[in-house]
Amino acid sequence: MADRFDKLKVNFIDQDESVQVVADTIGSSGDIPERYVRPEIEADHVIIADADSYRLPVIDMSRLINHEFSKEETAKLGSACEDWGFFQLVNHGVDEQVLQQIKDDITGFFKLPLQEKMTVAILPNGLQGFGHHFVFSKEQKLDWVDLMFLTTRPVEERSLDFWPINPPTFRSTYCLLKQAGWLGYRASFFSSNSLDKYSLEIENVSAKLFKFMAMNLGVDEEALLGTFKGQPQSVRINHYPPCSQADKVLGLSPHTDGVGMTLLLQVNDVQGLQIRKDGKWFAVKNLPGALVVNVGDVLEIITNGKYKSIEHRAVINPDKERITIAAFQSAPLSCTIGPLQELLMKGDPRYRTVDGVEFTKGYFAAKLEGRRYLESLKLGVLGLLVRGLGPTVALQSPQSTVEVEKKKQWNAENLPKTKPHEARRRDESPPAASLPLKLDDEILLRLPPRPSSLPRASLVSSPTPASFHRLFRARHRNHPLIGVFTNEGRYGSISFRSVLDPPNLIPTEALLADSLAVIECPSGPNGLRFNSYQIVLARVGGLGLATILSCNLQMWERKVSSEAYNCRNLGKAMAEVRTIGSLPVPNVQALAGTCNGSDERIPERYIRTEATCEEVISNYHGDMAILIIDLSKLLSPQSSEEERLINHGVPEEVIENFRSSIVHFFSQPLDAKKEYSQLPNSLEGYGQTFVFSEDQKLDWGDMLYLQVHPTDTRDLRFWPTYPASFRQSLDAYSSETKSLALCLFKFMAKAVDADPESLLSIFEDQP
Ligand SMILES: O=C(O)CCC(=O)C(=O)O
Ligand SMILES: [Fe+2]
Repeated sequence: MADRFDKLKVNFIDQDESVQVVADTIGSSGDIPERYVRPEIEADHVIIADADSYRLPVIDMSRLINHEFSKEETAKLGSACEDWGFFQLVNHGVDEQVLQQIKDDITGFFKLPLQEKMTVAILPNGLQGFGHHFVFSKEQKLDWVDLMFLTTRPVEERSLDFWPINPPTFRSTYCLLKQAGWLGYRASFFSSNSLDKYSLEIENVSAKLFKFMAMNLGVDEEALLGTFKGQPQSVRINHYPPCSQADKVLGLSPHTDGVGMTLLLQVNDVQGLQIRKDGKWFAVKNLPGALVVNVGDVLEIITNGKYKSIEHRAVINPDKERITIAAFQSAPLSCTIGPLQELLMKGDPRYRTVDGVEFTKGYFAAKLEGRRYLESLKLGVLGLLVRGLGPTVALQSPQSTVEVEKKKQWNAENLPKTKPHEARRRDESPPAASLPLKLDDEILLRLPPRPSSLPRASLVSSPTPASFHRLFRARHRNHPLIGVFTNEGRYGSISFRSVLDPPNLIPTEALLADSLAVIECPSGPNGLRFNSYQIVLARVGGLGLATILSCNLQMWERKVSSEAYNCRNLGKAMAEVRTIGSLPVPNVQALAGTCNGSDERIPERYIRTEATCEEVISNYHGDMAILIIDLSKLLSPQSSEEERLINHGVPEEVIENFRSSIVHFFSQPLDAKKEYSQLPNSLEGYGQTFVFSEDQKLDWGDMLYLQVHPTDTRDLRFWPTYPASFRQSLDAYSSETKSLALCLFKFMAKAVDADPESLLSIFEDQP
């Protein structure tokens, strides 16, 4: 099943090297591989937590929940989140046995031979499992840590393939239950084990904290829990092997957590967490039995900056391994992340509002680089620097008129003169409300058409209008070739080989997932030629460009199937298609309710002047009748000139079941259907597909769009569970109609005198 991270397309490259193995190999020789050496840490001043002014606040859960002390402790909680963004939580109530079991299991897992740990290794471009995160290039400095990352809640989103089966108490299993009496061994029962139990305890603790935080903020008690609906949770289990030259390496680079709140359990009593306060690194002293809690980026945004998401990092001990479990309480990908309305009564929003998918993608793209992504979401003076394009320009939000004037002046002096209609287009379009920072197309156009432009371009990543693609082509003419695709990949898949040198060299794995959407023109048996700049555009432009490129994707898929590439990436390609998404539009059902048949109240976007002047013939007869084809006759050996199609062979019952499921689904109240709403940048779900621009005319219909084949590309989040028969009936209906379509393809090929299998080879395994 697709998990919540499928949509994120994080292009980590494989780092197969286990830090534990590196540590064992170098022993005390001190020959640390260059990639782990971090000269920057020597210069950092670290304060050790003895001075009173630097003692991390301690919050006592037993006081929070005790009427007598609750008010006082809640205020303390609030100050901790405002002043520090971190606190130690004592008396949190997590069961001692659960804590001990998870500690034992995790310690046991990291003691296993590497080979065994690798059975749950993170897959290429994946996130869950054992391995490393945030490795984007072969040159990048590496953290001294092996980690295991798992989605833990909601339970149905777990990918158990990545949950170690050793130690056996780690994951939930079915057990045989010996029953007394004549029944002997009875059916299995479900036993939840250490990680499951721990994750539930943490969910409970965080739910309580969110409530007290809401009280402290003066908003509805449920307001934060509402944003963190369903309390999605994942854990990153960090194993930091000792390093004889600990002061040369970093366990975890400085970062903020891109989540609501993190609860950190120190599995063994080795210190290593440091937080940045007042520009200095401050070492957090372990407090026995406490959980270290910190505010994440999402909570900072939701509280409009009142609570702080603070940079932190992990350092290494020279003699002892260190193990921690960070449990991340996140917001669902389907939610909107922005300052709480209730808080805005007291002031302007200080952050722009983004959806969960955009937020999480942006967080990963910013590569653990401190607060960079969070800062980019701030409204007001942002000072994004674009270098190498003439003078350094600090681009400001539209509110600042002085800066707008400065920008205009700079544009006038430095940018190519545009044609009047282009200038008009730009002037007319108001600044997007949710996008305070809109770089003019021209600036992006001036970037050299090289992959190394990417980092700069990604700084201003925002939906780019389709016209940009045209302008880009006009300016740069041919896209430079940056590499070829071959079928010699490590995983039996298509692999990319760069033909450029650094800094334009793009590592194979880093490119693969993105590139699926942008391949053009096959050439020769060995490879597909690949026009590079489209990748840059796809990354810069997002929605608009990905849309244009969808036809190329189809071309590629055809190529793949007809040349029988061993393509394990088809599923990924489909996931790519999903990112070619529609813009959100209101539900027509809701509009229909408010319009009451009165033309004036129908929004302009739905009014189609062309519809009224076209002639429509409603009575078919004679030549105009739609032909009826009888499949049973086509299939019979005597068949020949028949032109009727009935008796298609799809069982009545299958059709009826599906029909009735659909009727039931659509007859639900709008809110129930909205549970399955399309996510931004996605096609699937309840809503309208193929809406690519704000001014496009809209269809008067709500639809439910689902990917049904191949079955492993199904995203069940969008498959209704009401009526209960829905999923099963769609499954049955889709497999019947698929067989029917394949059968028709055969006859169609025959009808044009082609080999009957020729169309099948294109469509057989196709979506
Ligand atoms: O292990 C630690 O001390 C810090 C872990 C952490 O910050 C994280 O996993 O996000
Ligand atoms: Fe962290």
